[in-house]
Amino acid sequence: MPETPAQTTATALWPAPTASEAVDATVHVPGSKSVTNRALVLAALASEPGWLRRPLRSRDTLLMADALRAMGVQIEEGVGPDGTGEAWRVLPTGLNGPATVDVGNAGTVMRFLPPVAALADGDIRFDGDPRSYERPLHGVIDALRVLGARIDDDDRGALPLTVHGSGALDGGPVEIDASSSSQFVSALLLSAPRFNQGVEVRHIGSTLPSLPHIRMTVDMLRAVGAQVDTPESGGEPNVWRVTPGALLGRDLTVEPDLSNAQPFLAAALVTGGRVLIPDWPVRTTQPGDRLREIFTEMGGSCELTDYGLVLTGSGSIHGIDVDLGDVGELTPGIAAVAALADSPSTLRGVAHLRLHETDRLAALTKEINELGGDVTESADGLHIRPRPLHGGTFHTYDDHRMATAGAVIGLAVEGVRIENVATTAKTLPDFPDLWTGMLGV
Ligand SMILES: O=C(O)C1=C[C@@H](OP(=O)(O)O)[C@@H](O)[C@H](O)C1
Ligand SMILES: C=C(OP(=O)(O)O)C(=O)O
Repeated sequence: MPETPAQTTATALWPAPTASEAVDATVHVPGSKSVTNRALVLAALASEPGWLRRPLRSRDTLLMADALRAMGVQIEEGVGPDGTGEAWRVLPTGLNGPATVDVGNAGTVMRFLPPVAALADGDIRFDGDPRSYERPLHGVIDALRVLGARIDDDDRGALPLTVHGSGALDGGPVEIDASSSSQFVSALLLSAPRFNQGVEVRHIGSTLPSLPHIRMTVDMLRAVGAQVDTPESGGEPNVWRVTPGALLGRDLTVEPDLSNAQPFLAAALVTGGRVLIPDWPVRTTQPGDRLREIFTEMGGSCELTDYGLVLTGSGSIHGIDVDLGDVGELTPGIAAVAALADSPSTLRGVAHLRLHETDRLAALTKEINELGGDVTESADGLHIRPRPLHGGTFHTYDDHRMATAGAVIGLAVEGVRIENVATTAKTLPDFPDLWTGMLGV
């Protein structure tokens, strides 16, 4: 019997469907990972209960919820007070150890929670997937030590580690090099209202990736009543200050994950079709909003209507020369579209992707080239010269965005099989069903 996507196991090969005609679909994309995990942390640190509506339910967000629960926070999963859709109630009842936190391979969990643990009373042990041991964490660990925390990390500056929480943290000024991950800055800012002196974070590295994600942190802190000074609000370049103070419990509706909307929008571009993503926010800090501009330059046209974002493909896909430093998590999906374009592309500014779920620059190069492509790595990006591709196995290296990138290529290339499509569970467990639903297969 042929395997259906729902039956696919972690190691099975998922035959990526080719599109026999132009896609015409509406795709409801679940909530943002980055917003859900920030909202959970802020609600756990608040002085009153809060609600999260339409939270993302995926591996990364369930790991975050479980970790906060392990430290004593109550998170009740259910439907909202008006009965519409999923809503989680967060009761910030205490932060206590001893506890063990499984970070999986979630950057948000491994970076946002050690500062929270420093505020807990007791030992909090952090462990995770093998890859989490290799992902940079030194910026958070070193900064927390400067701010008064006691941490045992075998001197590797990485996981596994134990934070010996003492119920409070001094806080104050700290210098960090966040060139390997913006999440170092976000992590320190998110917990800072609860530090005795708040925090002043000064980034001293040469580059700083993913600035929109830092803006998301600042916006969400302000929305729960925190006072934050930023470079954009007249402060010094590369310096963020958070004043100590109580945080409000909020009733927050999570926006759809615009980075997870990417493969579906790419489908409209690749097939010359039309895809509507309902509830696309008019104003957002999510990096995925840049797709409107990037996919327009690559040949699509975008319209933000009362119903959401509509992307219409023209039947042609153009190459692009673009710095993706602000929006690095979009790189695998853009590389997939670029491999199918009518001219070469250069993707720049994303050296830090080598330290993501996998070395994404190496993985994209190898997997697209194995299908007959012509991709070369530069120090900070990719050169992609489109060539006719053929079928084959597309390996994912436990990286959700490799799986969705492979599916985009599979739309136009017969016989692409995705190894471990189940890895999309990190941020989009419904991916195979949403994908076949969009294609009507
Ligand atoms: O703060 C966040 O929610 C994120 C920040 C970015 O991390 P890096 O700055 O490490 O790239 C991004 O790539 C990641 O997917 C989510
Ligand atoms: C880099 C990513 O995730 P993480 O939050 O684990 O860093 C991503 O989702 O593309």
